[in-house]
Amino acid sequence: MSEVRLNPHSKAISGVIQVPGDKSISHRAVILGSLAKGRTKVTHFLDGEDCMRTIHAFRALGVTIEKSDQTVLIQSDGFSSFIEPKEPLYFGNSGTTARLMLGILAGLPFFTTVYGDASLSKRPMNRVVSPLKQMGAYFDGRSEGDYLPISIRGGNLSPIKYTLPVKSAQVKSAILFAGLLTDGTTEVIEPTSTRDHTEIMLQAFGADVAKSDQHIKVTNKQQLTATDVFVPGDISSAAFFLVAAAIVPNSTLTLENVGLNKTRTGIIDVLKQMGGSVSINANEAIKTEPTGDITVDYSELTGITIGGDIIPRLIDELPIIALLATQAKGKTVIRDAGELRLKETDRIAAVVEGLSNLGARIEATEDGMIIHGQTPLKGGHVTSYDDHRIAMMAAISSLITKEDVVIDDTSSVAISYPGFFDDLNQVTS
Ligand SMILES: O=C(O)C1=C[C@@H](OP(=O)(O)O)[C@@H](O)[C@H](O)C1
Ligand SMILES: C=C(OP(=O)(O)O)C(=O)O
Repeated sequence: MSEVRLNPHSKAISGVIQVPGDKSISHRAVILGSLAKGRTKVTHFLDGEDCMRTIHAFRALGVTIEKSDQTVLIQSDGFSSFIEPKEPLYFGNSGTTARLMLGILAGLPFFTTVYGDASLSKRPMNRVVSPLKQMGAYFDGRSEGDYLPISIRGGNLSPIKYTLPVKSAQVKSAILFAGLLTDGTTEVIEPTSTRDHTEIMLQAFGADVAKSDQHIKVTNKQQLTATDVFVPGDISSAAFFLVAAAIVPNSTLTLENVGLNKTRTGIIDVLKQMGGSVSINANEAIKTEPTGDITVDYSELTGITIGGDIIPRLIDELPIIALLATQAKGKTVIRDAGELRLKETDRIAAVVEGLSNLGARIEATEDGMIIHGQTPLKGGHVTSYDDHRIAMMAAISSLITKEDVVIDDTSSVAISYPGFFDDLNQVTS
């Protein structure tokens, strides 16, 4: 672990960058490419640590997966040919791998043990374990299966009709994947929309999936059809640079080929509502997941209230939105975001501590934060708590501070954005 010291930049940023592939879509491409029979080629795959965990899990289940930079080739005989893993599966820091793989392992007639790093071992799993138990899988783990390590004895699942008690795409996806491995139709009802990449990709792979209002039904299908997947740029990674351009005077920045699925674009709505200058050039060529180029210019911003149904559409962007809010005039209130306390670290506590150290006027609430702007930031120390989104938020803050920003450790950026510092250098040079 080594400290990183970033000098203040205090000049406009500009240029054109392409952010890495979407993390959520990359995970799902490996999952569906492995469940399907045949050869799936994934391009612009996120070459980050979390997605590698999902690749390793399927290799352990007997799937042949080759990876070269951002291209992944999956050769599978379909899920009926999976083998029982010989060793426990390690999911590292990845909540998405853990929750989605629990759904799949619940449907396979094997005994598996799964575990993760210190952060993942503190994140609740009962949100997926409980419905999967109702479907007939056996689980054991710390706190009756709420925390990793968890052991699963799967197979012989029954379909379920389940209303999500938490606004979570990971829970929805785990149940839909388990539903694929049952005889019958599984229905998930989500009172608030969450990212729908699973539904979109299930359809692309030929699954029998139907969605009306907030009801999603998946019917078992013996064979999915392998299909190639192009992964758009990750809007959650783009968010760091969108905010950078919005808060550094005289900046203008274009991010190319970013995923614009409306279940993910809450950050764009927030920038616009605050008075930001954002323009979008949609790319018509790619049909399954909408993509486009986003240009952001510096502008005067005003604080707003962020809460309710928009929260799942920007949940991972809230740390960088908090930095944005320090540069908006007036008060920004973030509420209904208690889920932030259950991420890689307690992101409400980590953001409030980090930005306070830099001189922001910010306070924590039970389910969010209140930020009083507009506050010049002085600089100081930020502890990332090994959370990639906190480390990148702190790095972006150094573009507007008067003095150095010192981050305890930035190695976590490799989880979702391995080239983050290269792109930061590019837009600042
Ligand atoms: O399904 C996914 O790929 C994800 C869903 C979200 O988590 P929740 O489902 O816990 O809200 C998000 O925070 C995470 O980064 C990725
Ligand atoms: C919460 C995140 O990911 P995961 O849940 O997959 O660890 C994230 O990437 O911000």
